[in-house]
Amino acid sequence: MRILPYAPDQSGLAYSVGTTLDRFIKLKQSDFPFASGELSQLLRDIALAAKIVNRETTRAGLSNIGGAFGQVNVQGEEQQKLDVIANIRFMRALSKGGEVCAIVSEEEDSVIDLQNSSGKYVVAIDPLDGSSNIDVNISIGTIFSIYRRKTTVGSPILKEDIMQAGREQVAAGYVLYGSSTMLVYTTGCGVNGFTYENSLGEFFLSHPDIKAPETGQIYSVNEGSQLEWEQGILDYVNQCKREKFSARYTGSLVADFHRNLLKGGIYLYPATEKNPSGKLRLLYEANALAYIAEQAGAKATDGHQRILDIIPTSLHQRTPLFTGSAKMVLEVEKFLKASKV
Ligand SMILES: O=P(O)(O)OC[C@H]1O[C@](O)(COP(=O)(O)O)[C@@H](O)[C@@H]1O
Ligand SMILES: [Mg+2]
Ligand SMILES: [Mg+2]
Repeated sequence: MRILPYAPDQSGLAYSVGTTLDRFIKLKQSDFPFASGELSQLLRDIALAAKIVNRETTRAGLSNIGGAFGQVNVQGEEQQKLDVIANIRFMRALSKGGEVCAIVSEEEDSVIDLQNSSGKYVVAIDPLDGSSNIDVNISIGTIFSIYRRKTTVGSPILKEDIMQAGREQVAAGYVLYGSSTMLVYTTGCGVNGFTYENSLGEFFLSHPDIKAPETGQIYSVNEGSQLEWEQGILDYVNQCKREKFSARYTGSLVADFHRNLLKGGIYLYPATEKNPSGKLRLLYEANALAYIAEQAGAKATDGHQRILDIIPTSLHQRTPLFTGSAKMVLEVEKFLKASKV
């Protein structure tokens, strides 16, 4: 019999690259002395649904799940088949798991009350982000926010359980279905990224303790709406050009956010005439990414205030979003302020 000495790697982390998501969740749970395992199980449920959606995305071109579904969602956007499939898959995993009492989804007009008398958590989810890229094989994603309900478990779901500010999140994350599939999340103790190993069907820790560079040379904005931007945004983007920054915009928020989180950069979706409050949705897009950004040392604002401090007033409300490297976000705020003087 050969004995292998237990040799944790030199990183000093209790877990090293290659640790499975399951094991990582278990290890991290010990960070929370009063943890009961429910949040851990909820994260596992989300990872399971992500694996199923990953399978669907990788074969979208081969099967008839590409293309439009033929219905319009509450946002007035044409739903893609994969929007609907991803929504069903996450709804099922979240309702079957038993930890969730209510769900807010981009693809559902109203709150889904799961009538689950023991569910502690509320989940807000964008089941498929970057829908316009589904049929053209560009990276797409899923975005999720998790809150603890405010009212007593078992009692009726009230507005205060749903309309919580982003700073109340207990966990948030995204899945990126790209050249590789990744799950990146935080529970308030840093940000970690896991890469999916198809043949083993497991997520493995690949990006421990992600820290965003303080600044960068990449800006991500849809320049097609430039004529509708306010002066401050125009001035900021022109400065990026003067400094010869690279323009990188995929049309998938998760993909642009992820690149900029790792490489340094900024994603901008300002208010425009077409979207006077911006395009991105506060509850299931901006809040989750803002929590991750801040946990990685980056920032997220609507141009004037921290996204995480915005008190929601409606389920599908939109917000301008500027998120990425801290110094770049502060710069945008400075330009917006200066343009108002
Ligand atoms: O086409 P536009 O106006 O640039 O908008 C692109 C943005 O809209 C989104 O597609 C909105 O998300 P959904 O695809 O989930 O609706 C973002 O992923 C992306 O950054
Ligand atoms: Mg989206
Ligand atoms: Mg979506």
